[in-house]
Amino acid sequence: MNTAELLSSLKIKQVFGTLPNEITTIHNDSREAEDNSIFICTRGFTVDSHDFYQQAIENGASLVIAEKKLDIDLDKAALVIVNDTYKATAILANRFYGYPSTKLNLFGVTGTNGKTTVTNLIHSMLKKGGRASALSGTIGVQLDNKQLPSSNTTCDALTNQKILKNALDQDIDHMAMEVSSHGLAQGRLWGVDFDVVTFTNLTHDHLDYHDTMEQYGYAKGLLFAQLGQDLRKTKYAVLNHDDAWFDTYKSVSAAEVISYSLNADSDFKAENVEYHPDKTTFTLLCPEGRLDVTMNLLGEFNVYNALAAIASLYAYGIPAERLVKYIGELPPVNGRMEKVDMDAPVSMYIDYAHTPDAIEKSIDSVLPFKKNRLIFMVGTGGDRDEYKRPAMAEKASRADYVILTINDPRFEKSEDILRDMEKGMKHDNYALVADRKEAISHALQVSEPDDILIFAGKGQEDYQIIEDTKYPHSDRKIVEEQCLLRYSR
Ligand SMILES: CC(=O)N[C@H]1[C@@H](OP(=O)(O)OP(=O)(O)OC[C@H]2O[C@@H](n3ccc(=O)[nH]c3=O)[C@H](O)[C@@H]2O)O[C@H](CO)[C@@H](O)[C@@H]1O[C@H](C)C(=O)N[C@@H](C)C(=O)N[C@H](CCC(=O)O)C(=O)O
Ligand SMILES: Nc1ncnc2c1ncn2[C@@H]1O[C@H](COP(=O)(O)OP(=O)(O)OP(=O)(O)O)[C@@H](O)[C@H]1O
Repeated sequence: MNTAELLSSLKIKQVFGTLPNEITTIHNDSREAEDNSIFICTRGFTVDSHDFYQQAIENGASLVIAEKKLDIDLDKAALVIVNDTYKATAILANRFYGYPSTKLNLFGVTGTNGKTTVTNLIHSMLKKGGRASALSGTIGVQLDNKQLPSSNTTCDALTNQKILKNALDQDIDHMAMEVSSHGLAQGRLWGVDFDVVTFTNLTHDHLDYHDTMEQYGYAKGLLFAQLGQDLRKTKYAVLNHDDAWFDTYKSVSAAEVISYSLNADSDFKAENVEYHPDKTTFTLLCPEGRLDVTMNLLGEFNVYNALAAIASLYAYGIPAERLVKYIGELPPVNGRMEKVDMDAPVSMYIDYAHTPDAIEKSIDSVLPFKKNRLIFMVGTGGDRDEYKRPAMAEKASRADYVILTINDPRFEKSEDILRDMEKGMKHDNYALVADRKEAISHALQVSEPDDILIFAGKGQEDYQIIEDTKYPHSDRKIVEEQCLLRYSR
């Protein structure tokens, strides 16, 4: 692309050296810079990549964008100085890739819990209706049938534009994107033009990063404010009426609001909900009238997620009657209250609950059909929000027997994580088992016929992070193995 044309979108403070005529790629990682590329320096939480411009130039970068004067050999690369390189990244990436988000039907989903589930439901229902759709979030980026890993739930500003352009290049004109509070707070979504944005809920998580619930809530609110002021485009904010942040988010968005609820009068409401071990049924009250829903997703929290997904797609223009049919045909989302079907006298579920609220909801979802005990195993990670640990155990205490374990210890001592969680326990029927495989084995060993077992915290994740290395790990595989050992005779 012509460099002068690309840079015309930037408020440049100073230029040193001669700008290259053309650039072929943009990078924010010096290790990935290529011939004729732009390298954008940023001050990160861990490193300041203004220290890495030399490596980028050695890798071929012909233009460096920075916030300060650097000692660059101007025969090798030019230097452009701007006020804020994160903003410059978003502005340049948008222009470089041709503002792809304006050409796609883009759904964004935010909230403490339910983002993966709701984006998956939106994506899968779009596909059921014959539309091409991409998906990005905790599980990675799914473009057509290709699955690309991603290190964040919400990618950085540059990667987002690249993914969106990639989708368009593959004739994919819909995308469902998980939007994290970190992503919003760090401007990873700047310039991403969403059509429908959806809020699931806001409960305790990530206070190591956001400090207070207010700050956390305001970070999430950016998604609704960022729908913009251009009312020529029809955009929608789909909001959970039962959440305390409903009124705030409603007030920050200039776009039309569509509400959903289990309790309040709303555009989409679920009534007569019935919970079963392998399905959920309810009556959907919506602008099209009353519709019967039967779905393979379990628990009240998934009724909320289903309402959120149906309301989002209705806002986009798909009739509710069709959406009800689609949702009935979908399997549960990987690792989200996913039943493990084995020839055993117990019922077993894998769940990704790793916040206090999610634990409460996970437990709630099996109580309606509980016959004997509920055994609940849950872990949390090291070097992350330690404030939520006792609150997680407190919620887990609602189970008859609790096993506290670890998800990803990282560099933290397992005993410290377990001790923090243990402080919240409300009864004595529990065990501390740091090794996750042993914890699963213990749960099965102490189980009796008609018990329900929930293995929470890891969901579908296929690894365990110890120090900074990812080791293969699958709750599901271990549950299946240990279940055979316990019950096959
Ligand atoms: C605290 C935090 O959010 N950190 C994010 C931040 O990292 P950072 O600022 O530390 O980056 P850095 O390592 O200092 O690097 C700064 C720049 O130098 C560059 N660099 C680095 C090394 C080098 O040799 N050369 C070089 O050019 C890097 O490419 C980067 O552009 O920017 C990175 C790029 O966008 C993110 O990957 C990273 O997320 C880390 C991995 C992370 O764990 N974040 C969590 C807290 C997070 O964002 N979680 C949410 C999900 C929350 C939920 O579950 O709801 C998410 O969206 O993932
Ligand atoms: N709407 C909801 N309300 C409360 N809890 C929920 C809701 N949806 C899911 N959960 C719980 O949270 C867990 C994670 O669900 P999901 O992956 O969909 O959320 P998420 O927001 O994407 O989380 P993360 O960003 O951490 O991956 C589920 O396994 C379930 O226990």
